[in-house]
Amino acid sequence: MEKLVLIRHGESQWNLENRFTGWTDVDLTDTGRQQARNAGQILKKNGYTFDQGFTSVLRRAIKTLDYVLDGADCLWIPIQKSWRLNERFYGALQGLNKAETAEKYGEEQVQKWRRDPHALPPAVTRDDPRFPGHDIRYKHLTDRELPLTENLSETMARVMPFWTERIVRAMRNQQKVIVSAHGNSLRALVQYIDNLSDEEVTKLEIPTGVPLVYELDDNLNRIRHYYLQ
Ligand SMILES: O=C(O)[C@@H](CO)OP(=O)(O)O
Repeated sequence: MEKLVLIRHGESQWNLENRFTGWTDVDLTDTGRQQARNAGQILKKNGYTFDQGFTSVLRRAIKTLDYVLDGADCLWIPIQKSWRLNERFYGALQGLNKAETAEKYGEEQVQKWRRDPHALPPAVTRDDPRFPGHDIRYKHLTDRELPLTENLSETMARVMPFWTERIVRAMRNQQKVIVSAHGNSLRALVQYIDNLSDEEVTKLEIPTGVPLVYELDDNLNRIRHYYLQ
């Protein structure tokens, strides 16, 4: 049996301010840092160790992984960072307050943008400072890979190659793996691992900073999953 640990980053500044975040590189709050430290201690208390860590290229996930691994006494392990684990790119919604946006466009529309796997939020234009083409960390991405907006199924499409080529490969090489990522990139992964319908995934909420453990059989099919609290 393999164990895979997924963790959504601890509370970020824009989680706290209730703003659409996406690829905006906001930091953790004090609460978020504490959540990540607690997660590391819980993992250690339950005897977890790791051989390989994966994270997005966003500081809230990178720092969360760092705090978690420090707490779990595994700070030395190799880490692979990839834009493919980034949060869903929220287009022109990035930076807006979620409650104000709901007042302006209606609760139903905003809920659709947030949770309908096929709904596309309004796009940014290429001259918008939020367009990732202006950010050096994405300079190796092709034009097609640089998003103007993204729905959950597109997020899933760019997460999956990383899952198969890196994460699954590491697990097949008997490595104990931890993945630090985001509400929607993890939602996409969980939809795949748990084979959830689009309907089921709209109801899925993953809390910040709590380790989500998957027990997988030798073919990496899910046996069960649970949160370590
Ligand atoms: O703002 C975001 O990037 C995400 C995660 O915080 O929000 P939502 O829950 O709306 O997908």
